[in-house]
Amino acid sequence: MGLMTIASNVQNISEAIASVIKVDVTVVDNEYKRIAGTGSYRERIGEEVNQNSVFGVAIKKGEGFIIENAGQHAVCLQCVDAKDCKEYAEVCCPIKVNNEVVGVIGLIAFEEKQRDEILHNQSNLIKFLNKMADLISSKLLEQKNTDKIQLLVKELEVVLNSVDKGILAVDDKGRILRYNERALKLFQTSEKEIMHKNIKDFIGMATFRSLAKEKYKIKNGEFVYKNKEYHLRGVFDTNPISIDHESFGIVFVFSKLSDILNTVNDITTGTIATDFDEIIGDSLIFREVKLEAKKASQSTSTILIQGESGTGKELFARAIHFHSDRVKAPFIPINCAAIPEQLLESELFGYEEGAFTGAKRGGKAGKFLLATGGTIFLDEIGDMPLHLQTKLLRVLQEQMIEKIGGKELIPIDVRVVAATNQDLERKVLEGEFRQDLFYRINVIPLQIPPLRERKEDIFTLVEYLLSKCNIKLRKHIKEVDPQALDIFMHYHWPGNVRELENTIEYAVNMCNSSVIKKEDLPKRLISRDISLSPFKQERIIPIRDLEKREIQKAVAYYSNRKQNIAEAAEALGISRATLYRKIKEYDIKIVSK
Ligand SMILES: Nc1ncnc2c1ncn2[C@@H]1O[C@H](COP(=O)(O)OP(=O)(O)OP(=O)(O)O)[C@@H](O)[C@H]1O
Repeated sequence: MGLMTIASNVQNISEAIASVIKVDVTVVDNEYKRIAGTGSYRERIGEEVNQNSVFGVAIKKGEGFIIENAGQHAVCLQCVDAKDCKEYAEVCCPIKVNNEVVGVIGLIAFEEKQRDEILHNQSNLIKFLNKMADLISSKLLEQKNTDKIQLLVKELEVVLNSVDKGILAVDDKGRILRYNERALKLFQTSEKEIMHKNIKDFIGMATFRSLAKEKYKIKNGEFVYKNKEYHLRGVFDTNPISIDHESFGIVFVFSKLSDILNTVNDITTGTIATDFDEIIGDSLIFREVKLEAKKASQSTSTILIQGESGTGKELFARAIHFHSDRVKAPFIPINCAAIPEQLLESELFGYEEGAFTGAKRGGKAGKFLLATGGTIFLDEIGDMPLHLQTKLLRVLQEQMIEKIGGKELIPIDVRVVAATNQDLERKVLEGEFRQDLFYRINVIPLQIPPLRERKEDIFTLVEYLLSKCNIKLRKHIKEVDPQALDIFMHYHWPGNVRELENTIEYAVNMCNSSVIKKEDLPKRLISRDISLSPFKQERIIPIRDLEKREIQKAVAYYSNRKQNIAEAAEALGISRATLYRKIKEYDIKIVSK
């Protein structure tokens, strides 16, 4: 960057000097171009100066000169223009920035009187000229710094607008200082409008006040922004802008809740998307359940999956979600039995900041909110404490949740799939599970049959699980021999597919050849006692309970058909009149869709 960039400043300075000391002034830059001049030099601004002239030599050497008798000085003798030179005398001085010569400033006498003036005041003029050279170089530095700041501002703007989050910088009164494009989009506002707003308009007065307590540092603070019809729910982080412990304001970084949820979804469930094809089993009974589940995936009604432990209830829940039009939103599983009772409520519904001692700053979004637009899988629902059952029932009825310590009801859009390996109807009878909640979640019942009731599936399952295990353990076992398969067929599989999966893994570890044999199997499978008493651990179900359950199943299954009762009666093999009588007798609710 050269003197040319501040040419008009340099011209002003030159004219000021000329008017005071009554001699002409000219300035040449380090590319030998005249960039300023007074008197006869004014017309010559822009011309190229001879590199062998006094000014040329001053630039090259970085030294000043005093020419008392123009034409006789050693430098003049080298100059090709010397014979036409009209100058009587001159004083020139280099202009330096950080020791680099950026030009030269000179005073020129064109008459005797001016020459006397220069020679008379020689030392004062040189001092004065040096000061003027410093003034010009500081102007140039100033310009350089201004350009640097402008570049920095531009770079900052580009950086801010490349960030995928809304950013607002505010002063300590909350007035907006800076924003990025994403913030305008997020809050659906314009450049003009946002500069008249205050951060309190976005996060609320109370939150802004509490920031001072937190020393302007908050992580994942929650906010709800409402402007006419527009509602935005999200979280924000803050960072103070401070220099030497003095605060100049705060930077807010905003994210939309649904964007965060999508990221959570991509990370947590994206990799374990489950397809119905991954649920292995060709038996008639199993094919029917898969068909029911596929149909159920297209609806938004609540599903209750019942089946013994290890039958694949979670697998079904996942497949239902990933087969539904909610596939792009999260699948959020929560095991109601694995979470301590006191924590389950906050895990499900979240809490507001300060709701209880130890509550996280900024509060917490519960699983229901995290599942927005997607599916929540309430595993082991039979273990949910009664007081939470009441709250869950309200949530399902009103489609709203209220956080612990919260004042507002938040609308939710979540599909509920529940599962249990307990006999929920029995729990209802025993008063351990709310009947109304049971009906509410049992809109579409799915009963996953235990493995011992579909033994023909063992062949395909063994093949599938063996190849899965070979990949996991880097083995190449080809098959299970007939004798070992026979043992599988006679075992009662209390742990269902999970137990079969573990058995295969055990055998693959033990096997020394390419075929799994009887000796490779766990001892418990070979023990005759257990294998000969397949139903030893099964509970006997009263006929009335069985009948009620099958009627409920049939009524729910055909609930979205026009001829629902007629079709349910036909499937059950009883007349419509008998079905009506039984529905009344067992107090079964008919929900038509
Ligand atoms: N039909 C199936 N095809 C392939 N794998 C299956 C099948 N059923 C279950 N599995 C596998 O068995 C294991 C247990 O399945 P899952 O966790 O879905 O069972 P669950 O019924 O939810 O069990 P629990 O009641 O104990 O929670 C998983 O590794 C699952 O992949």
